[in-house]
Amino acid sequence: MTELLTAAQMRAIEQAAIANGEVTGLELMERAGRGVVEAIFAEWPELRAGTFRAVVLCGPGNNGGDGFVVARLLKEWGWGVEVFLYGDAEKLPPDARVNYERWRGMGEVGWIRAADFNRADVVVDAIFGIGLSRGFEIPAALNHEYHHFLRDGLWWTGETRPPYIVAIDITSELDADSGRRLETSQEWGGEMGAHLTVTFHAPKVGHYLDSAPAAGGRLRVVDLGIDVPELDSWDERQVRQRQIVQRVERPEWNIWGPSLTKRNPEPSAPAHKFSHGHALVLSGPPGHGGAGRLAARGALRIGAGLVTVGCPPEAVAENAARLDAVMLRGVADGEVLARVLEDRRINALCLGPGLGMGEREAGLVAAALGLAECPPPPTPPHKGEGGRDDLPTRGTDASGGLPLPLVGRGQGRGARAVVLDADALTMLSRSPELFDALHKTCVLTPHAGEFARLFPDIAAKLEAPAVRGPAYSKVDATREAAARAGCVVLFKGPDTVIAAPDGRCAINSAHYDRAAPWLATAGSGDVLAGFIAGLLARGFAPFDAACTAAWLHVECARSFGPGLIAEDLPEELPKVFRALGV
Ligand SMILES: NC(=O)C1=CN([C@@H]2O[C@H](COP(=O)(O)OP(=O)(O)OC[C@H]3O[C@@H](n4cnc5c(N)ncnc54)[C@H](O)[C@@H]3O)[C@@H](O)[C@H]2O)[C@@H](O)CC1
Ligand SMILES: Nc1ncnc2c1ncn2[C@@H]1O[C@H](COP(=O)(O)OP(=O)(O)O)[C@@H](O)[C@H]1O
Ligand SMILES: [K+]
Repeated sequence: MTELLTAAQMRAIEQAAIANGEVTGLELMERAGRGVVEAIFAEWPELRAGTFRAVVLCGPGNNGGDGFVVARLLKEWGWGVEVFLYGDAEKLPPDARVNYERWRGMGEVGWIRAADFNRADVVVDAIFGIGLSRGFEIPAALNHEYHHFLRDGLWWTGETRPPYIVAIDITSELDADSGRRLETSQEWGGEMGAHLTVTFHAPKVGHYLDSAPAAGGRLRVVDLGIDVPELDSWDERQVRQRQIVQRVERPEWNIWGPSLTKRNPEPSAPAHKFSHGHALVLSGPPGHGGAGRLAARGALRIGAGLVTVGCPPEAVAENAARLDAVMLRGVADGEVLARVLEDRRINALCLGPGLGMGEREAGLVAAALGLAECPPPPTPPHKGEGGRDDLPTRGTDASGGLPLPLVGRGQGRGARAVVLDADALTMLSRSPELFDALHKTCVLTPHAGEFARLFPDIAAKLEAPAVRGPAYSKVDATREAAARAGCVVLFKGPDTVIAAPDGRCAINSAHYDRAAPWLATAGSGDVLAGFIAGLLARGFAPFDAACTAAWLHVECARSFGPGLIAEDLPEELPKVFRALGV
């Protein structure tokens, strides 16, 4: 996984490199500017040959300093370059000042309000980078023009094609930690943005959150040649793991941990379906079973050895008509579920999709969280009486398989791995008793609405206007929620954030080259809940299950393409697995 940095972490890395004599600030600025020019040519190779015109907008700090370097290098390449400054040249920090002076030896610096983009081929936004600490008033003309360029030149009245906009480090209006626009009292509601963002050393957390991905166009990272010392102590690595935000990427196979490849966990014993876990998806009343069936299909396709849907007895007929490889049993209420869970081979549960929110369902959540006592075994039915509502009605789970250890070992008998989604989340938000029963092998998968119901005070912080940087971010909110819930929280969206109570955090991005807006389709969240449950059944730890499932979910959407409906997601998994070499 790639580490994403906050502005403070980036500064610390830069300052350490300067302090140990590895490089000077001026040299870093030169590398940054050169990297931007190379990125422009890599992005638009047609700009390499010929003479073009650039307008460079520089700000009052080192981001502006990078802009002066870019201006100089493009001019040396033979381009026509105009530079405009936002701020006071006398107050530029030392390295930026040196580059300002170097540029002044080659050309003028205008006042930013005089910037004219007509006939510009490239506009460079070097106004603010990771140093933006409050909103700034974008000069109205600039604001207006930007708006036009970013809408593919609609209403563009210039003489040539509208310019490409390149943001240095980040679009200047955005906070690098949260990806949010820092607000001003400015009334005109236009927004800055870019076709290409060029950042340094590593992507920043904010590049993947909120407004930043849509504003920033494509993202390129320039290596500044800074060595970050390896941490050799285990303790240091643990601390770092809890501070850093990772970007979820292609899963790496760990030969010791559980893997997507179905292999024998016990080399001495032959593998069988129970070696790969048994997921139970609790579903809702007749007419509402689709969501549970989608989750179950997802859990099975992702590799759980067995998957059972547990529905109210009156919904068995409907589900039986729709399920084949997925098994089915009636689960009338929490007591019955507690009895079903006496089977220790059922090692992962999924509750929420299409579940309903009545008394039965609250009882199911309580039982799943280990709150319901297991009642004495029921008396066997009299001969000729209808079947018991906790008996399997389809398929078989007679295996002779060995009971699997629970994922949450050492936490008591109730501590199974549990995914709580949709209606189960709403029930948690209404019942402090259920919320308090959450434990570290639970995974909550709220979308924004569910998150706000569960954590209203945290959501309010996230919704409050972002005025100062670093602004409260979706990462902050998800970490806070996970710490409060005592379990993994996966906060959905195109920027899905996954956090564990110990501070570990990752972003599964469906942006940039992984954009898959067609994934926002009814039922896709149900499939995601099933994917997570399936991986938990396989023995993945909750944080890893959530990250891997979210990544595969987007991969399935990308592999299928537009036109996707939720049913397609599990069916796309085999193709995704083949491409991964699973
Ligand atoms: N730290 C690094 O890793 C490197 C940084 N470089 C560049 O340096 C940039 C960071 O430079 P700075 O720390 O100088 O920060 P910026 O250039 O982003 O901002 C300049 C200063 O403006 C002030 N400011 C913030 N918001 C303002 C507002 N709304 N109105 C007026 N003034 C405001 C702040 O004091 C801030 O420090 C990076 O984004 C990058 O472009 C590169 O030169 C090379 C390496
Ligand atoms: N713009 C988007 N691009 C990619 N994925 C998205 C986007 N918007 C939402 N998603 C994903 O789609 C899924 C929707 O889940 P959810 O909101 O629970 O819907 P449902 O309840 O219909 O299943 C989540 O996994 C979410 O991360
Ligand atoms: K910028």
